[in-house]
This record gives sequence, C-alpha cells and structure tokens, in this order.
Amino acid sequence: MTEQITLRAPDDWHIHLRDGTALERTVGDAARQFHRAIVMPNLVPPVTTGEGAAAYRERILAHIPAGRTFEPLMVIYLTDKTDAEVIRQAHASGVIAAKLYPAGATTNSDSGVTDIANIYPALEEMQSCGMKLLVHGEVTTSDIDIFDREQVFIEKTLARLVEDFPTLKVVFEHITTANAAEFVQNAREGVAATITAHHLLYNRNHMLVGGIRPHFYCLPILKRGDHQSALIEAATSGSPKFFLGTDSAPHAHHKKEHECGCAGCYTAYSAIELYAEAFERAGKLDKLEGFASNFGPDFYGLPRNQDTITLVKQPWALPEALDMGGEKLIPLAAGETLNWKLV
Ligand SMILES: NC(=O)N[C@@H](CC(=O)O)C(=O)O
Ligand SMILES: [Zn+2]
Ligand SMILES: [Zn+2]
Repeated sequence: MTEQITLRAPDDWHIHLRDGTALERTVGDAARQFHRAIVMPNLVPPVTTGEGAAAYRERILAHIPAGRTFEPLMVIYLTDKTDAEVIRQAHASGVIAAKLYPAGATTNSDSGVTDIANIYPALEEMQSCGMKLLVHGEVTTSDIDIFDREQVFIEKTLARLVEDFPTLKVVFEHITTANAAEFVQNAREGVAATITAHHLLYNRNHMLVGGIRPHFYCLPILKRGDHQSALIEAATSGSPKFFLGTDSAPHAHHKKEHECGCAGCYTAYSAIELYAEAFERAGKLDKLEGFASNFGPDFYGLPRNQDTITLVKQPWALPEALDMGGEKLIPLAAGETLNWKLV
C-alpha cells in the first residue's frame, strides 16, 4: 500500500503573489496548496493603505481557479509616513497586519522605514487595535556583513521593539539563524516566527559550492549548515511559536540568471511537498500538521481550517520551468525529485 499522510488543510503565512499578469500563476499555485495566505505588500508602488489593500485583494480574488477556496489576508507596507490614522483606516477595512521592511533590506523595500522611531505612533495604534506587525528582520548598514544582518537586527532593533510594545503581536518573518530561533523561543508571548521550506532544506553550500546557483539566492540569505539545523529543530519541535510561511517570491528567469540577480525563491508550486520532504528527513512528519495548519491560525486568532489534504509517498519530478504571464519562471528545486505528492 502507498504510504500517505492526511493533514488539516494548511495556510501560508507569508507569500508574494505580485500583480497583473503574474497573478494567474501565483494565485493558482497558492490556492492549490493553501486555504489562506498572508499576502505581502511589496508591490511597485507598495500597498500602503487599506484602500490599496482592498483593491489588490479584488485583483487576487479574480484569479482564484474555479472550485478552490482561497482567502487572501491583506497586509499594508509601513513607510516613514505611516501614521495612526492610516492604521485605523486599514484596520477598519479588514487589513490584518502591517509589514516592516527596513529601507533597502530586500526586494522593493526602497520605500521602507529608515528609522523605527518614525513608526512608533503607528505601532502604538497597531498594538491597541490588535493589528499584527510582520518584520523583515535585517539591518541594512554597509558595515554589517550580509550573513550577520539578521542577528544584528535582533540586538539593535527587535529585542527593544518587542519590549516597547508589550502586547503587540509580532511575527519575525522567514528566520534564517539559530540566533533568531532562540530569540523567538525565549521571547514573550505574542512573538512568533515563520520559516520557509528553502531555509529548512538548504544552506549556503547549496548556493555556492561547485558554482553559483542564483535560484537559491533569497533574503535573508541562506546561512551555514548549523543554522539550518537549528531551524529544522525549531520547525519540528512542536512549539507553536514557529509556523509555515513560504516566502515564495517569483522573479522571472532572466532577472534571476543575471549579473545582478534578484532575491527570491519560487516555492509556491510545490510548497507543502517541500516542507514534507524537510520534515521527513528530520524524522518528524508527525509535527508537520501543527506547523503547517494549526499554529498559524492560532497565533492570528483565526479558526483552523476544517477540511484536510492528503500527501502520498510517490516520487515525482518538479518541472524545469513554469510560465508566469508569458515569462519563464524557474521553481526552486526545478527538475529535482520530491518524495511526497499532494493529491
Ligand atoms: N525573500 C526574498 O528574497 N525576496 C522577497 C522579499 C522578501 O521577503 O524579503 C521578494 O519580494 O522577492
Ligand atoms: Zn523579507
Ligand atoms: Zn517575503
């Protein structure tokens, strides 16, 4: 008999769907795997208001394949100008979180926050209305090595922020270091982290040994193997502070394989299968459901999904390339064989 596992239907608590002609690909892939997704607002220009988020939500809804249930959960992008009134309006229009991108930290973060002090009134309002704060946790100053940027962000910004707003719910997004896992594990209640499939499956050797592989390049950048091990440990620990966020981030093929390639890995095509791979390798498949389907909604104060998905152990090869609105898109692990397949 084929081995199989059945899980409560999962959600993705961090995804990039982009806009326009990309939506057919990105929304279709996300909706095949997940019931809900936290949709990142780093469009060009970014989604900075409740009104902008509502309009973006409509564009996403228009691309949900027939017969699928998919609920996009909307987020606004914090800038130096985001004030309490912007937060109040966004909250009233159904936006559930706001995203902090330190200016210059990652893809489309140019309009991000230059000094955390600039958004203290916004954070105050978020704390009182219950809006979540999602954080791309890296410092951006040129004196800090790219491999240390997450760790330094904890010391310089995050540790203080979570204490200055003691009841603000904070998600440290796409953590990549043992330092971040430890910080979150020991942090006060209301602080959690998302972990990507690629940071569980890979480390910087995969990106840099034997040739430079641009499809592994994302931010925060892949770290050493010992950090990867710490992330696997956290994700499979059963701690409700760690949950699934793919950070699936599409960039057309020609922008990845380029002399100045873009940061981001496209994992939405096979996300839950990639996570299953990582959990199986750790001997912790029994911990996948908590991480993928329970701890996220619990943290956000939303109901858990009621239906289920089934994965069968049946090796299959990922396609070499996908189409995204007429452009070639290379999925992470293109051409590689995965052991688990979503039915
Ligand atoms: N993770 C990435 O490398 N890229 C993301 C932005 C982000 O989440 O930092 C993107 O939008 O392309
Ligand atoms: Zn990010
Ligand atoms: Zn992201």
